[in-house]
Amino acid sequence: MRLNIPQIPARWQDAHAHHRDRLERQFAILAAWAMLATLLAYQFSHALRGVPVADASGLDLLLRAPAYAAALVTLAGHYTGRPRWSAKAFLRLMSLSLMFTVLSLFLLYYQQAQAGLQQISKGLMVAFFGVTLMTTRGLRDWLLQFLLPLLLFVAAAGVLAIPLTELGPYLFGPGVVLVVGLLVSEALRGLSVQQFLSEQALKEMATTDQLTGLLNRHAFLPLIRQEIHQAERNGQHRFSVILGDLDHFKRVNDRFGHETGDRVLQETATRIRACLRRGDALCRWGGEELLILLPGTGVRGAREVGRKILAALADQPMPMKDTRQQQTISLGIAGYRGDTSPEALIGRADRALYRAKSQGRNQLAVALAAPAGGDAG
Ligand SMILES: Nc1nc2c(ncn2[C@@H]2O[C@H](COP(=O)(O)OP(=O)(O)OP(=O)(O)O)[C@@H](O)[C@H]2O)c(=O)[nH]1
Repeated sequence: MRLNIPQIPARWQDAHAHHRDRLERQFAILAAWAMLATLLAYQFSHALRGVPVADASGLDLLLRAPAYAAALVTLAGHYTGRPRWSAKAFLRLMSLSLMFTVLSLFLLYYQQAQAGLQQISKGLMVAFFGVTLMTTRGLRDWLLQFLLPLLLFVAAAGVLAIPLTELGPYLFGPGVVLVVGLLVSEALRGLSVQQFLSEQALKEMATTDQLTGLLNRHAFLPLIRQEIHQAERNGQHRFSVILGDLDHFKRVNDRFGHETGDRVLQETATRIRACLRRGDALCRWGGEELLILLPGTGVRGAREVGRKILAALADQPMPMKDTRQQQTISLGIAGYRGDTSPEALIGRADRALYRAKSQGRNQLAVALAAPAGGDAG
């Protein structure tokens, strides 16, 4: 069932899965406590509700056991970390066990104590509403959590020779609640998706460069800081940065206009991205400067990546107005050498870049190691 819930763009799927898991986890805890409280209330309120105890031998309690167990397992999973199931699994476990409990109790009461059926039907309403709120993932969830248990219920009624027409009046109210609950559940899901999309759009605006779609400085510096921390903890950890600056880019703007310059920047970003691995990060550091982080890669590897980038630009001219022109880049490479801050490391890459520029451009230069007490380019 869908109420025009917006689609999640492919690039946000992972983030959305994480967001949904967090929400479902919170909801599972709330649902587990609510289920436990409701079960206990129904367990001990027969006299108050005028419902006769269906089975003195304890079958009644046995049928409630799965729902109690599911709520307790969910709470244990949350408070002790065991079992480590996903929130989706806990929610499914709770809703299926609750459906089993209420439907089998319904059959038991029908067979043994018909007088209490109106009250049991109210219990069904509460349970159906609770379960609809737990079906947070649309149609497939709904089929699994309602249709399957209801089919089993119909089959069980058949085996026990209970005519469904007699059960109808007691199931009408719960059926209505089921539909209302589904609408509420879908509306809540829609709200949660909307909230995720607007938060994500804000986050993306704050962390990415609008022209190229690359990370901006603000988002990039923490990534380098993280690598430095990792290298400080683990002496074996290597990583490098490459600072790139387009050659004679001012001429492109002057000759072909700013719009063409913008497109060249976008094309450059795309070509460089294609030279990198999935875990590498690329950032627009400034106007026509790009900064690359290569985790797990020493200077030798960074040189190779640098050569690939030089070729990716120089070997294939870029469209500029009605012509195609060669656009080259110069690169400064710095491997981590005990630098204590991102700025120190980038400073070394910047001085290497300066050398690459002064040696004729369209080439790379590697930064020297930082001498003790300072850093050299
Ligand atoms: N189109 C466009 N141009 C930009 C952008 N950001 C910076 N620039 C231009 O990049 C050019 C940088 O010029 P310079 O710093 O003189 O360097 P260069 O011409 O690339 O020469 P070298 O770096 O010495 O090879 C300037 O013309 C800026 O206007 C942008 O977002 N779009």
